[in-house]
Amino acid sequence: MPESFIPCPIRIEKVGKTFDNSLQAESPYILRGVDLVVNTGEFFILLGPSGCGKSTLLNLIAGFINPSEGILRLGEQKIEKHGKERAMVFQNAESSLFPWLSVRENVEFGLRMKGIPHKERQRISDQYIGMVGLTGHEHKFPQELSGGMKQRVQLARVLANDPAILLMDEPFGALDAMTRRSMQKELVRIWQQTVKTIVFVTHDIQEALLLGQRIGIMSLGPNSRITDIYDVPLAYPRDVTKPQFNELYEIIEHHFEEGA
Ligand SMILES: Nc1ncnc2c1ncn2[C@@H]1O[C@H](COP(=O)(O)OP(=O)(O)OP(=O)(O)O)[C@@H](O)[C@H]1O
Repeated sequence: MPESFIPCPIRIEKVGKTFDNSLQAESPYILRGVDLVVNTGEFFILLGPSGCGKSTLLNLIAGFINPSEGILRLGEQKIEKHGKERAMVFQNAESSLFPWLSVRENVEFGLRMKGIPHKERQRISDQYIGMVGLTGHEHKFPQELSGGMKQRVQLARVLANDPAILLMDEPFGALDAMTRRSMQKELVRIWQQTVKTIVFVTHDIQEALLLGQRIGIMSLGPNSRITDIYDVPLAYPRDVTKPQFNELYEIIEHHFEEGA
């Protein structure tokens, strides 16, 4: 973790975002009036229908884009640009890996950029390659890996840089059901081991309930905002066959059916 960064909550205050400055549309705002505090070390889910602005909100937290109104902060510090303490994990691992570098070289890329010596780089990459279950595949290149393995490399590379905050944009959306389930389990294990703050975007209620401590529900746009927050008071690892899991599933499903 960057030495200068002290873990702190993410605060989103009355945030609005428009990409349309012509003001011709009825409401050009994708997001409007978004209020949220994500606590330090929390696993928070943003759940909402396709196109409601989940990725836009994640990009605002990342500092890749700026809000049109309102403020985002890390602790007291205004978020105005991207910082190393926040790392994004994208759905498409393919585009985030360097095809000419091996698994180990991909994982070590950020460490090399920081000037970390060879031996230390190898120790860190061994640790994270092991954590995501890719030991033995260090010398392979991305084109020799399955989709799930590529996603694991992306995760190991992000984790090797030790960011305090992981921003995950439907990272398992393109995986088959079995790989997805094993990655979800691994992510919970990694989060429990490394105590990071995670903001995870999904439109899958089951995934939200398997992973999150709290689930923020976003309304359909325009003017999308977080309308409700559900606590998920279930122990990890979560079991989809448990009645409490299904009760919560039904409550959230009902929420969307009602168009709330
Ligand atoms: N850079 C941009 N310029 C213009 N419009 C944009 C831009 N980025 C996003 N949008 C629009 O903002 C809206 C919300 O997009 P966003 O990708 O944030 O939604 P989402 O909830 O993540 O969708 P999905 O679940 O389908 O990935 C969409 O209408 C999209 O077209």
